[in-house]
Amino acid sequence: MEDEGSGDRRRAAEALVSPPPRAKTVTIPVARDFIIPHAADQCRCSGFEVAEEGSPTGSSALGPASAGGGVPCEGALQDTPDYIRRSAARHRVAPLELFSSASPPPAGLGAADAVASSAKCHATEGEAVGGRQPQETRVDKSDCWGISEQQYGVLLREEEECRKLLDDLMAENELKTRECREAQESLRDLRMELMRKSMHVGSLASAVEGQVKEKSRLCQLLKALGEKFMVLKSEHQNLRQESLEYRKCVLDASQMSATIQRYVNQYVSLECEFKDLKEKFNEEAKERKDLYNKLIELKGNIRVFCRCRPLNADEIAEGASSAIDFDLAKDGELIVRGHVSSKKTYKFDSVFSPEEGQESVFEKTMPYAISVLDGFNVCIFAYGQTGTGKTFTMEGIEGARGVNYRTLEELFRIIKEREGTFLYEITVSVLEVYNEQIHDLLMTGSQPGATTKRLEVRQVAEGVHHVPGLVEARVTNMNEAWEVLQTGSKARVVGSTNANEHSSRSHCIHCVIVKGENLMNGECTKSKLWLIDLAGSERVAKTDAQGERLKEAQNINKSLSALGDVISALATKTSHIPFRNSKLTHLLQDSLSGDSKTLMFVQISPNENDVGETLCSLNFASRVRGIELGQAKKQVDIGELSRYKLMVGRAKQDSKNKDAQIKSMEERIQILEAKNKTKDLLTMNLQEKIKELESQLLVERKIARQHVDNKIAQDHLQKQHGMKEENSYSRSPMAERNLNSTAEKAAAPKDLGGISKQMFSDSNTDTYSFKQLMSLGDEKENDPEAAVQLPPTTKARRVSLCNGGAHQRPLNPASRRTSLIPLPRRNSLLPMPVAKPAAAAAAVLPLDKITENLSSPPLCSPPAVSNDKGSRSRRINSILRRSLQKKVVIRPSLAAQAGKKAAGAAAARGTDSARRAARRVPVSDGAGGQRYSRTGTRSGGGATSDQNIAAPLLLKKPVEI
Ligand SMILES: Nc1ncnc2c1ncn2[C@@H]1O[C@H](COP(=O)(O)OP(=O)(O)OP(=O)(O)O)[C@@H](O)[C@H]1O
Repeated sequence: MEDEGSGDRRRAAEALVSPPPRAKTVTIPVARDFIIPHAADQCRCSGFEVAEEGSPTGSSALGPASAGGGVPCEGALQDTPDYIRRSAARHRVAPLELFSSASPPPAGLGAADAVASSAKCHATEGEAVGGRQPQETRVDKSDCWGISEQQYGVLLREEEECRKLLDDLMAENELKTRECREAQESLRDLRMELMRKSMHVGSLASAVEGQVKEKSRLCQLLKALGEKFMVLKSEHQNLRQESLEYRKCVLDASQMSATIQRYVNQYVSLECEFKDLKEKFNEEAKERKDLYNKLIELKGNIRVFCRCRPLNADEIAEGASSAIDFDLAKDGELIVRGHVSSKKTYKFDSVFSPEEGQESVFEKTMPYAISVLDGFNVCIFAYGQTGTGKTFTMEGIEGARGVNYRTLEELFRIIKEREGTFLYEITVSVLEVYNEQIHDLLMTGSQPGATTKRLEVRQVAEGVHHVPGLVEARVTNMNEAWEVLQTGSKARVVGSTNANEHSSRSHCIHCVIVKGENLMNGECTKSKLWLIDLAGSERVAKTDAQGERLKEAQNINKSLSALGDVISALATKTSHIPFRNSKLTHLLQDSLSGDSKTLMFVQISPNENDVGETLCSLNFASRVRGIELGQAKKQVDIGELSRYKLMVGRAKQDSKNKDAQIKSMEERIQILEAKNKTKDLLTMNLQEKIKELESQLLVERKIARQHVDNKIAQDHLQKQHGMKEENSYSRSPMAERNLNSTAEKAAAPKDLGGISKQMFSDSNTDTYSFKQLMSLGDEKENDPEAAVQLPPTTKARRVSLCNGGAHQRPLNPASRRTSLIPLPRRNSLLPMPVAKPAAAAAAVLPLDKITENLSSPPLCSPPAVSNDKGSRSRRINSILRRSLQKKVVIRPSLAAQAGKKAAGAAAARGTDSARRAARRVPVSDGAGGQRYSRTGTRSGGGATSDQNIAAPLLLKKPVEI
């Protein structure tokens, strides 16, 4: 609609600017019923000029529509419903506009008013047309007059035509007016309707407006929701993304957890491994430490423990810091931060930080206590600058006892533990070295600082120094021991210095002597335990000591420097060690020169202001640690040792004497044994000889019998021919005997045994020794006459030997010499070529049978011998005697065998003495067998059965053999 309006206005403006090709004047009758303003507007807009000239028809001149190019107004008027529709449509489109711009004519306003307003309007338009007309005329006049005239004619025709047209139009106008009226009415209705509709539309519009508002609100809401949705969507998207990521993360996490689990497992296994390794390491470290300790022990080094005290309240108040670095230090190491950012590291056997208490210090000191009870000398001393805690370490304080107390406690604990296997005796001495003088602190009446009896160090034995006159208090339990130590400590000289309120002004020495006896093996030991709290070294200028304190400090420093000299000499292994330069070193000589286990506590201060003194102490301690004393020795108690030595000496002497006796006896035994051996040999020879002789005798007997038979035969023949040679034969007394008598056969050996027994066992009777017999035999053998010189008793016995005393016939040389058996020659002892069975048979023949046989002459004797009858009988007698003698000789050999048997039995028993006793059996004098053994055992009581058997067989005078 607006476009349409603006198009109309544009066309109207064009019509004004560009004049029509020719001027046209239209006269419209004035008389008109009414003018429809819209229609007029329409006409004007369409480029038609309406000229009201007051004509009744009210005709108006309208330009051709074609000329203006617009829609002819005429058509528009004719198409009223279309116009109304358009108008209605316009109103419908903008009903509110309609109401505002085209307000309905007020009620009561008639058609006349409408016409009037219309006329007014036309008048305005006329003026406008009139205004342009003179301008057009001026153009016509000046330019083309001729043309105007032609045009005028044309115009007149046109006027004519227009009049006609106007008439038509008037008629039509009337018609239209009617229609207009009708249309007005309908328009009114329509207006009413429109109004209603408008109202309805208004309500609808307000409703719509509400709806629109609602809609816009909803739209906004929707938009907001949309935005929210978008936000949520994006959030959702994000969350989804996140969830995906989380899922991925969860996956990763599970993977990671698996990895972690794996790592955890690995960690656990590694931890186990680590634990094992740690344990192994600890074991190795322990072993290494033990080995190191053993090495040190073997070397006999002085062990050094370093202890640092904590900063005291004053030092903390002054803001002093620690110069010792314990954090970086390894086990047994100590780092001192110097003044100039330099660090110095020291190594000791143990280092105790300020936090470590008395227990941990003693834990490492304890093995020394056990060493004392094992019989080793032990020396524990504390060294260091004044106020660094020497007394604290050694003595301690109430509630934190030091090494002294704990060591004694441990000693008594172990003593109790070893009760039954060891016996201990403990004595305690307390002394001090004050101003180079030794004082006994247990001396009655000794007060701190009071002058007591001066003591000196004396060497009592090689490597043993002692202080004679020192009180040694015997203690049996810890309470007593502690009481004694306390008594001594109380008597010690203590003074106040700038460095320490209770500074020790003397070297305090506790000496614990432990005498031990091993009840199992009787070993006795006497060991010493020195517990020494040295006085502290101090810089006199620093402590500002004066008077007595200065003197004390000088003496302390002097003795400590003497100790330093000794340490240096020991470290450099100098031949001369200046132990005697001070009382302290003199006292410590035993502990510092070997035979002892020595432990030194070097006490230091953590204060950075004391770093100079600390370094001095540490350097000193390092030198001490390097000293090798050699392995400590067990201290065997000398008193007991000498007693034992004496006993051993006596025992040795006794055993020497006994050995000498034994030796001499053994020599005698050896001699006797040698003699026995020779006798045995002789006996064997004789036995062999007897055998030979017996066999020879048998042969000779046979020969003799044969000879006798021959003789008998000869006698018989000679009887017949005259007994010429009857007296030439004399029968041997022995031949008279009945050789076949069995009773005699049996009695003969018995008698022989009885005789021999009687002969050798009867100590009161005068008997012949074997030698005599032998010599006799020999004599008789060599000198048959000697037999005559034998005493009658001997003869009688000899006879009894031959015939058992049954036939005692006086022996005379003649009868002997008339024996049929010839005496054997010397060489006849050699084995004879006789038949062995015969010889064997002869060997078993009894002695009486031999004599019997002797009566018969040998059957085939050698002619040289057999012819000499007297010598033959002598020979037989001699053989018989020797045979008897041999029998006798056999007895001692039997006794010797019995002795040997006893020796064998003794050897089997494995006892030397018994063997000796057994060996001595044959050599005893036979008088009851009294001297058989060295242990004094007599055969009568405790001798063995062999000895008992052998004893009666012994010769009374074996030595004479
Ligand atoms: N490890 C420690 N822990 C706690 N306090 C300590 C320790 N060491 C020493 N002290 C304290 O330091 C002070 C000095 O110690 P102590 O008297 O033992 O020194 P000292 O070396 O014996 O001195 P001096 O040589 O002058 O006799 C004491 O009060 C003691 O209690």
